[in-house]
Amino acid sequence: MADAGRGRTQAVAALLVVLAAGVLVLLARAGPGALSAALFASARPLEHGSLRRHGGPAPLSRHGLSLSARLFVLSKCKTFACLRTVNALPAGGAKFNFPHAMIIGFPKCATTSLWNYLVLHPQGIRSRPKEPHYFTRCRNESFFPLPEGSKRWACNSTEDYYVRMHLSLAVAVKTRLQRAVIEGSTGYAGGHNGASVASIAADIRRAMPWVKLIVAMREPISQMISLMVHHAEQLSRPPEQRDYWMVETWEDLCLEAYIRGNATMVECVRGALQTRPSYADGFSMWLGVGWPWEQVHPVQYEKLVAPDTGRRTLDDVQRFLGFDPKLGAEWLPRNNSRRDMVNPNGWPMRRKDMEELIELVRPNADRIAWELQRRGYVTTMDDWLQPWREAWDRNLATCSPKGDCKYVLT
Ligand SMILES: Nc1ncnc2c1ncn2[C@@H]1O[C@H](COP(=O)(O)OS(=O)(=O)O)[C@@H](OP(=O)(O)O)[C@H]1O
Repeated sequence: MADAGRGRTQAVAALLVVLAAGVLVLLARAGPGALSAALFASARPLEHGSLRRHGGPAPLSRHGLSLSARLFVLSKCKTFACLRTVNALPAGGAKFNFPHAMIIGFPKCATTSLWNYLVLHPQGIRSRPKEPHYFTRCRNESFFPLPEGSKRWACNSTEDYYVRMHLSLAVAVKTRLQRAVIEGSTGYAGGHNGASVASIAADIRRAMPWVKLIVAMREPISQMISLMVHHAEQLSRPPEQRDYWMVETWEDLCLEAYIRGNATMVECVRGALQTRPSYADGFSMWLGVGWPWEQVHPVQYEKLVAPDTGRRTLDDVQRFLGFDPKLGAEWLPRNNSRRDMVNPNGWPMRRKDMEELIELVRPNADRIAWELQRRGYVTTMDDWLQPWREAWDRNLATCSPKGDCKYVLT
């Protein structure tokens, strides 16, 4: 008898869940306002700006109905509007929002290794691919003039495809939001192919304002040499054999000359450092369009990859995401490495060129350190600047009396 009674109760509960979910879907289609007004007027929606710095969304209700309803509506989502509706529902035991986080940049700062580390974590889920670049390719096609003959970066994804496929929606639902989807389009933090940082930052904020943002930064000259080497590698291939993301910009004209032996790496790096937004520009732009600093986590590449500080840096990232650091792997992998293939002993350059590059990046390095200190990410500016200053001093110390030096990347 007791079993029969329990069975009846479960059947009624299941029926209620289906009915409630059906109503939710109908209301979700009518718009987020209708949904929250009709069903959850008394429940406090997740406040995107007030997500706790070291946790996921606070569970607002332990009631299984909330989670089932949330998952049901999420499983039907094809648009950002629908995701916003889902994220305004009571969490009901969901540990993570959908999607949960993005590594937005900067390129060449071990983002592939970090992304792999996080998506291989028992609480992580990979986007497919690591860098969907939806918000640069599909929403910010600017009319920035490109060199003659170069093709534009085609948008190959619909909103539906991005939400469901690139963001691995079905996997997230299957894990009952106990695991977190992380994507890693590293062109977002600093803009890409004419898509401005401000427009990317504003677009993502409009679409998914709850997302947590990870921003990795590396000593700027090393980062830019690493990036130019990668682009030069692409440009040395016939166009049809280049990776999908490689669309030529003005910057690449210098690299083409470099490949032909008509320009130096220093010239190309100098040009790119002068024209690309600095870390400080990018960072301020993201905060400037309204991203609350609690949702932004800066990571210094040099601290991430160093044996003595790496573990602590990884733990901080995991805590920021609401991951359990005890479940994370011991070490960061080393992916996407090229430094041992091209000039492993350092890039030859004249002392005056090295000094000029350092003086070019120093004010921006100071600015980002000041910004990070001001917002409480680091205790003092020196905490942030020390590894970069050490790299500059180390490289200047390689110069011979005749002024021939080597720049070894961090
Ligand atoms: N664990 C570890 N230790 C030391 N260095 C590491 C590690 N993981 C990645 N890297 C270096 O990071 C560079 C690649 O960065 P990204 O993956 O962000 O590049 S990309 O923008 O996604 O193409 C690339 O730098 P370069 O080799 O100088 O090009 C990698 O060597």
